[in-house]
Amino acid sequence: MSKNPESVSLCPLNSAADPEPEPLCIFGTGDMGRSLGQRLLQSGYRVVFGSRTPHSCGPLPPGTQVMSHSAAAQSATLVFNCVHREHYGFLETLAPQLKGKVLVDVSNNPKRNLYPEANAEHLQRLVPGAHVVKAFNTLSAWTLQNGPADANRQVYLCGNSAEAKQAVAEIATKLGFTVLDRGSLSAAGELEDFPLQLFPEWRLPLRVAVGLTAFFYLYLLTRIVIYAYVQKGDDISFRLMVSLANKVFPIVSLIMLALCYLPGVIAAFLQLYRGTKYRRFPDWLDRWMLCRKQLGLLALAFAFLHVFYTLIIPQRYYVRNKLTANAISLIRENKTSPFESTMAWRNDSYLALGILGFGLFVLLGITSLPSVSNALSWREFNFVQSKLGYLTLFFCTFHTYLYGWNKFLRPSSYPWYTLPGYMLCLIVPTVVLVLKLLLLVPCVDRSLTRIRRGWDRTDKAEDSEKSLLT
Ligand SMILES: NC(=O)C1=CN([C@@H]2O[C@H](COP(=O)(O)OP(=O)(O)OC[C@H]3O[C@@H](n4cnc5c(N)ncnc54)[C@H](OP(=O)(O)O)[C@@H]3O)[C@@H](O)[C@H]2O)C=CC1
Ligand SMILES: [Cu+2]
Repeated sequence: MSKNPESVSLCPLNSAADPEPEPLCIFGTGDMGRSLGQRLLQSGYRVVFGSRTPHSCGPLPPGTQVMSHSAAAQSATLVFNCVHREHYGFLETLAPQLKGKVLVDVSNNPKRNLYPEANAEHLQRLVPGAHVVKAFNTLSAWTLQNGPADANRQVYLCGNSAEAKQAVAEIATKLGFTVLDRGSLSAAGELEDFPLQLFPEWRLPLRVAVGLTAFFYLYLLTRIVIYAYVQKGDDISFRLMVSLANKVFPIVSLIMLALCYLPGVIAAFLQLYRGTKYRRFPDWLDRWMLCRKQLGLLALAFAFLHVFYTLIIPQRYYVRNKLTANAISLIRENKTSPFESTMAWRNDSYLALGILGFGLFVLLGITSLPSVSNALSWREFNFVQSKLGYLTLFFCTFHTYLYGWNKFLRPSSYPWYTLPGYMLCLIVPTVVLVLKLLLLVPCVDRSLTRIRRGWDRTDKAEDSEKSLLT
């Protein structure tokens, strides 16, 4: 019984049209096979398992049948192959039963480049008469059992037969997944690599974060703790835990936030320099632009650490001890602590800017969540991520400038080779803000708008084409 996939009746049991619709077949009664079977059953499909040992394959979801591979293949027009690639050999002998049927390959490999060709292409070669579709391999057996969760809602599929893909897509949709068609079976290798990727778009931002953290921690350790020990013999190693950490976190956060906006301004200047937007950016800039969201989210994580570490300052033994000692010494010397209005302004201002910057930063983080950004129009998203983003950078940068303002004015208070960390961290954000200001100069802004709207193409034919379109 070999039918064309387009004639397949794959509707679930509860569809009134057919009281006894054709079952779906699953080869393999392992974790994936069982989970898929259970999910299909819950969605109203009839399920038949094909197994090497139909009489002793352990408990299966109630309501399913189990039989030999060949009998199971005969009873269905769509077969899920939930067997590891090493065992595909038995399918060759089933070629007559699988002819003209849809064969879904769900397999993955433990490593990349293990085989010269993708599993699904290998399967197609073994059973040339079947319509192989690669699908469901990016889901775990666990996800199938528990139903689609927010981030795990997508089923990628590819295959050479449009009808076969359509049949699989219908099933995936009924199971509650969104289907993403990745084209012909030659894309199978790419789909099989998906589950092996470990946060690919986070790799560069994470390296930047670790590199900056290590550099600034070592730098401040040398400048503050080791320097104090060598110069004055003071042991202030306790500062490693909170003081140093609470210098490194804001520094890394600010630099990473600036690095998130720097590629955008570089791209704008490149377009201005080239006078066109129709030329590709260099690869390094493309890669950098693509990981801006991750840079921003890591910067936000460091900002959170800075906030928590700052909130515990009053509870620190070192701080309480210093305050008490100071008060006692003033009493002993019969002195009062004069109120400095400038100091109060500085203190309040940098705290206020810090709070405003952090508040906007959290807003940026929230709007980068897919569920929130999907609810925004492109213009709204752009307004938050670009305009409010630069405002956040501005607040955070000036929070840092105000924090060290009296030291900026007295460079003699530190030797040149031990610049405070906050001075080093201000270089990148200041550059970004100055470049952004330059881009806002009216004539520069006008030129950039012309380039971005594609008006730089002076070709007459194109101009007339454009005037027809607008
Ligand atoms: N587990 C998971 O979360 C996921 C698994 N996958 C893919 O699904 C496939 C199955 O994985 P999983 O269920 O975890 O593996 P299991 O080892 O749990 O199950 C594999 C099944 O294959 C059958 N089998 C084993 N050896 C042979 C053989 N020599 N010839 C024929 N059939 C054999 C067995 O069924 P029987 O004894 O009934 O014949 C066995 O239960 C793999 O390709 C995997 O990459 C994909 C995504 C997620
Ligand atoms: Cu701060």
